[in-house]
Amino acid sequence: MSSAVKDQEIAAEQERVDVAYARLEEMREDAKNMIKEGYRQAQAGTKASLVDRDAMVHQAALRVQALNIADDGLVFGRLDLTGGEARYVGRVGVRTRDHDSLVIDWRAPAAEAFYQATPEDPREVIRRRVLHSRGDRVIDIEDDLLDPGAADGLTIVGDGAFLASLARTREGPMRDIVATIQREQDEVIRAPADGTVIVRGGPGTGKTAVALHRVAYLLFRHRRRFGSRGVLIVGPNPRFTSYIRRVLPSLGEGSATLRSLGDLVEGVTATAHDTPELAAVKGAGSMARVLRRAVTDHPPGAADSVTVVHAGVVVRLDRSRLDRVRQNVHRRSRGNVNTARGRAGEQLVDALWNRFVEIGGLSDAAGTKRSEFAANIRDQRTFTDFLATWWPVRRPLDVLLSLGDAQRLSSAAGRDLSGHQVGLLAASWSAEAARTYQDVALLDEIDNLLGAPPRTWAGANEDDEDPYASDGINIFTGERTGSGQPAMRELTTTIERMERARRVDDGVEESREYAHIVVDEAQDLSPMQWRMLGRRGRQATWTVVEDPAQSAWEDLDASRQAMDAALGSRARRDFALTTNYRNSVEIADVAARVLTLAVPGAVPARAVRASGYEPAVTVTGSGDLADAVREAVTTLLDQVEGTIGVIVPLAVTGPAEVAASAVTPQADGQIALPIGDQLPRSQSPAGTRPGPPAESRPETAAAASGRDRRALVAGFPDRVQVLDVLEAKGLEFDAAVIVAPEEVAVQSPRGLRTLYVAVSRATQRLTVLTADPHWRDLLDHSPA
Ligand SMILES: Nc1ncnc2c1ncn2[C@@H]1O[C@H](COP(=O)(O)OP(=O)(O)OP(=O)(O)O)[C@@H](O)[C@H]1O
Repeated sequence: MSSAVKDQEIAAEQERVDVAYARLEEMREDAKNMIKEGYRQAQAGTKASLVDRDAMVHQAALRVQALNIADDGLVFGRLDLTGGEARYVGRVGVRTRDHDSLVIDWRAPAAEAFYQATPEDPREVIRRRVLHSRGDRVIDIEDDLLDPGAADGLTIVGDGAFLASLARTREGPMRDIVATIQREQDEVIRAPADGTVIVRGGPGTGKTAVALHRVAYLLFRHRRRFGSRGVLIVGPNPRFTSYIRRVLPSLGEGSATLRSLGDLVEGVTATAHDTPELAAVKGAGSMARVLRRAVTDHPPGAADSVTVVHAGVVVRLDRSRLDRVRQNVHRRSRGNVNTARGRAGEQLVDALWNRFVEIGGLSDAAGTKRSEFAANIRDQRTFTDFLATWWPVRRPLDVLLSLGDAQRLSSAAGRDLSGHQVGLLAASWSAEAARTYQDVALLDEIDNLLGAPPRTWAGANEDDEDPYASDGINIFTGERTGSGQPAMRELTTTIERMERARRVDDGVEESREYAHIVVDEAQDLSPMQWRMLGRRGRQATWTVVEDPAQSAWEDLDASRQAMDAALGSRARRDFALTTNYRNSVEIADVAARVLTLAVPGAVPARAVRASGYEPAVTVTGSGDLADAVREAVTTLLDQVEGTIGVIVPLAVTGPAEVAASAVTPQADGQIALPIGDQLPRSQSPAGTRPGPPAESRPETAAAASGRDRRALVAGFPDRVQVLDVLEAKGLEFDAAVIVAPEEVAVQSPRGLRTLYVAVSRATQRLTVLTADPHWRDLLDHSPA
C-alpha cells in the first residue's frame, strides 16, 4: 500500500479525533463550572448545602481528573461493523451535547468486541483499527481484517496491529495496554464481579497488567459497590508497587489502595527479607498457634504470685492457680486478649475470694461479704500493680520482641517448632534487628489476637490522632504518639479501630476491610501472609494472579490451603494466560532453559516477538566481576534507550554451616545467609554442585555485590538500577544483566525458580555474567 493512502487514512482519522478532543474540552469546562457552582452554593451557608457542595465538588473533581487522563491518546480504536457503523473506542466515553456517542469507554459493553473479535468469531466486526497517537496527534494506524468477505470499500492498513505495537519502542517501564488487550486477557478483565478470579501464566503474560485493568473495569462498572468499600492491590515489594502505581492513573483510577506485603500493616514497614529457611518457619500456618500461646502465656515481667491481705488474713495465689485463672479468662473471652483485661481483673478477685474462703478466712473475718472483700482488694496497691503486669495492655511489637527470649519462645512453641527453629527465630527478633516481610504478617496476627485495648490514651489533638495509640504509645512501633498530652478516649471494637485506621494516603482512602482484593505474585505468599490478607477481605471478592513456577515458597501446598481459607467459598473462575508479551523470543528461550531445570516438564509461555538479538552469556573470573558488570552496562547503554536492571544474588555472607546465632541482620538490613552446598543434586545443573567447596571459595559474587551494590553502577545514569533477585519480582527492564546465576541457583531450595524470575525480566537485551562455564553451556545456545 502506498504511503499516500495511509496518510489519507490517518488524516481522516485525525478529523474524527479532533472532534472528540473538542468535545472533551467542553466536558472539562462543564466539570470545572460545576466545581465553581459548588463553592458558590457553599456561600449560602446552610448545613444541607455544605453536604451538597461537597458531593458535587467531589464528583466534579473526579470527572476533571478522568478527563485529564484521557488527554493523552483519547481515541485508540475503531471498529467497522457489518451494519455500516463505525464505532470509536477510547479511554473515556465522549458524547455530543445531544448524547450521540463519539467515543465509547473501553470498559463499556459496546467496546467488548474491540478486544474479543477474532477472524474465527468476528462478532460483526469487519475491520478493527488501532490508532497510535502522541498526545492528540494520530501518528499511525494498524488494521486487522476480521471478515474479509464483508470488507468491500474498506482500506486495510498494516499487517496486524498487535505485533506492530509490541515492536514499537517502549515508553517507560510499564504502560497500560488498553489498546492491545488480547482476547484471553479481556476475558479475565471482564469476568463477572461476583466471584473470585484466579489467573495463572508464565512471566510476561500480562498477569499484572490484566489485574490492574480488571480493577479499572470493576470500578467503572460497579463504582458504587467497589468504590465505597475500596479495592486493595497487594504486590510483593515497594519497588513493585511504585512500578504499578504509574499504570493505574493512566487507566483513570486513583481510588484503589496499593500496598506491598511489607507495609500492609499500619505503623510497620518491613525493610528486610528473611533467609529462605527463616521465611519458611515464620510463614508456616503453625506460627498462628505459637503466637496464640505467646499472647495467652504469663507475660514477661509479671510476678509468679500475688498476695493480698483482708481483715488480717493473708491470701496468696501461686503461679499454678494464676495460670488456671488466666486459662479460664481466655476460654471465656475467646481471644481478644486486651479486651479481656476487665474480666481478668474480676476473675482474679474471684480466685482470691475462693482462696480466702478455702483457707478459712471467712471464719477469722466473720461477717465479711464478698462485695466488701472485692472492694478492699481492688483498692490495694499490691493488687493493682500486680494486675498491671499480669494482664497488661499488650502491643504486637512487644509480644513479638518478647519471643526474642528463646526460653519464652520455647514455651510458646509447643510441638510446633524444633529447638533449631526456636534458636533461629529468637535470634531474628532482637530489638535491633530489622523487621522483615514475614514479621509484618506475624504482627498482624498478634494484633488480631490481642484485639483493641479497653481504654486508650491518644494525642489530645484530633488531627494527629493515632488509631493504634494506647497509653500515648503506638502499639506497633512503641513510639510516643500525638502531642503526648493524654486525652481519654474509648476504643471498643476492632471495627471501630479499623474505621479509625482509615486515612488518606497519596490521595487514596484506605481501610482495613475491602470489597475487592487483588493479589499479585500470589505464588510467594506464605500461609501467615494469606491469613493477614484474609482478614482484610472477609466479605471481598478477589483477583489472584500467580505463576507457581516463579514461586520461592517451598511448601506450596500449605500456601494453597491458606489461600483457600482466605478466599472463602465464593465461586471461582480459573484462567490461564499463554502468550509472553514481554520477552523477545531469544530471551524467552534462555528463560525456558532455566524453567526446564526449575520445574521439569513445565510448558513455557509462547513469546511472540523476535528481536534478532541473542542474549550474551559471558564467563568471568569472580575477581573481575565488577569490571564485567560495568562493561556489560556500558555496552547496553548504547544498545537500549530505556531501563537497564542489574540483577544480583541476595546479599549474603558467611560460611555454608551457620549456627542460629550467625544468622544476623547486617547494617543495611540484609540478612547473613548460609550459602553453598544446600542445592540438592537433582537441582544442580549438569548434576554437579557448582563452584568449589565453601571453605575455599573466594568472596562470592553475592557477598561482593551485596556490599558494593551502589558502587557496581556508580556513575551510570538513573536508568541503570541494581537490585537483588527478590526485588526484581514482577519488574521489567529493557535490558537486564544477570550476575552470578550459579549463586542465585543455590541460595535457597527454590533458587532455580528465583533465577527463572531474574532471566525473564528483560524485553530487548539480556546479558548473563557467570563464573561457571557449566552455566554458559547451559544458557547459551546462540549460533557460534
Ligand atoms: N496485550 C498486551 N499488549 C501489549 N503489551 C502487553 C500486553 N499484555 C502484556 N503486555 C506487556 O507485557 C509486559 C509484561 O506484562 P506483566 O508485567 O503484566 O506480566 P506478568 O505476567 O505479570 O509477568 P511476571 O510474572 O513476570 O510478573 C508488560 O510490559 C505489559 O505491558
